[in-house]
Amino acid sequence: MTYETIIVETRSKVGLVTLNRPKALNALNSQVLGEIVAALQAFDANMELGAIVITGSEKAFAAGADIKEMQSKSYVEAYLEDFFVGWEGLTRIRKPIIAAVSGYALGGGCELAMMCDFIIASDNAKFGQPEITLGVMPGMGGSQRLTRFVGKSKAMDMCLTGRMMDAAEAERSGLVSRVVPAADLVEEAIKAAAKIADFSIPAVMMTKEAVNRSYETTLAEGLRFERRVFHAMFALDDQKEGMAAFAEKRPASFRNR
Ligand SMILES: CC(C)(O)CC(=O)SCCNC(=O)CCNC(=O)[C@H](O)C(C)(C)COP(=O)(O)OP(=O)(O)OC[C@H]1O[C@@H](n2cnc3c(N)ncnc32)[C@H](O)[C@@H]1OP(=O)(O)O
Repeated sequence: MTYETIIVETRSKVGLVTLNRPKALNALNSQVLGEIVAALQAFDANMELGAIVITGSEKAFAAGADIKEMQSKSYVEAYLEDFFVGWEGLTRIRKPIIAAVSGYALGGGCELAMMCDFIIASDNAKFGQPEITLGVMPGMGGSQRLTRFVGKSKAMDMCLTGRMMDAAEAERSGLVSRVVPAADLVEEAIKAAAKIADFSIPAVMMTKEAVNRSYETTLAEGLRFERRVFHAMFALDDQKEGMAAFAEKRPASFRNR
């Protein structure tokens, strides 16, 4: 597949997607959506790769959905094409995805970052859901995911006033896992992804599935799911290898089996 709006690379065991619409601050149109999902599906199917990083430019991770593409849509068009449903493809990726966010992550940009498994931000990152300033509301998950990340009060504040949150506030609020200097962002994210990719891929995928389950079910159901998956891991060669390596005081060598 040829990509026009993103750059797709692999670094050792890590798949890297860089949004590449600099003139539009990486605004997310339907072509970007199609290309991102296709690239992620290809990474997911490639057993040489264990984790994925999505990033943008220093100025903008993504300044939102493409306002110029959507401004003239009618209700019936938006409804019939189930506008934005394609992003659900990203949430079906089974390998971990890290969002490496520098600059603006606004509207759909913030929502894209939140669809990833965790966010590493540069110290110049700015997060926001400014849709209210355009006469609409978040439509790619912001009203739901932001609330789960930062709680009702802050999510209401962000969605109703449209104000931006800087990297320090985003880290304090639990939206991002760590903040690093802008110049180191992509390398730090790749380092984190490479660390994950060195573990057992099935164990990593099952762990991602279990953590995500906590957002979708009751505590009792989630705990039952965790225990069942934990038991299932004893069928992995990698569980035998990981525990034997610990007992024998040597590094583990996982075979993803
Ligand atoms: C998914 C949903 C449903 O949740 C909805 C959304 O995501 S709606 C979009 C939400 N995002 C925004 O409202 C942010 C819009 N952008 C801005 O406010 C500003 O561009 C900025 C504050 C991020 C940066 O400002 P500045 O440095 O002054 O750059 P600009 O000159 O404004 O922008 C440069 C260039 O990029 C185009 N641009 C920026 N954002 C978008 C966008 N979301 N969609 C389409 N195009 C965008 C902007 O129009 C400029 O292009 P030109 O006019 O120079 O061709």
